[in-house]
Amino acid sequence: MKPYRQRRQRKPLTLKVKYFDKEIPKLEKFETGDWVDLRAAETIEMKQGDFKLIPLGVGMKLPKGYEANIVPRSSTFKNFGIIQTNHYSVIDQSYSGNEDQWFYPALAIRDTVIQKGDRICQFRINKKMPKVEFVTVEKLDGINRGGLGSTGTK
Ligand SMILES: O=c1ccn([C@H]2C[C@H](O)[C@@H](COP(=O)(O)OP(=O)(O)OP(=O)(O)O)O2)c(=O)[nH]1
Repeated sequence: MKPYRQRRQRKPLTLKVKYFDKEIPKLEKFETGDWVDLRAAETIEMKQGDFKLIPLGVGMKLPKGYEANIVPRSSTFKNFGIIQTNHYSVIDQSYSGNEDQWFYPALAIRDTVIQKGDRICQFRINKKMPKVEFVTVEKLDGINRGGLGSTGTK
């Protein structure tokens, strides 16, 4: 019998990646669970208050039943002065056409320059929400919580 560690190893999920730019480094072949950094595929100059969809140079066919989610790196605001305007990106499984490049929606809080190849955000895949059914009811039978902040701050 195989040692325990080997028995537990599962076949990795396959993510098909199209690179829209030849100069951007390719993703590592295998990732073992950490969020994966993504890079700006263009040099972007922004003035304070500018909004820009920054191309990330990749498009992917995700495994069936999965979506991808993008958030900033912790250092992104410190390094570049940009905020992700949708806060948490949802990349649908259907976003997999040949021109469906991922982008990062950014608002500049100060004048800034992001160089092509800079790692500005990170992504992971997540299981899609299961199929749900909405049923209209007259009453909810939980206990009222008493409004936002009702548990105090300490
Ligand atoms: O930060 C993001 C958010 C979305 N997308 C892509 C993938 C996603 O599947 C598609 C549509 O995103 P979403 O459904 O959030 O946009 P929408 O404003 O609801 O537009 P749509 O009518 O295209 O659904 O855009 C990105 O590349 N980056």
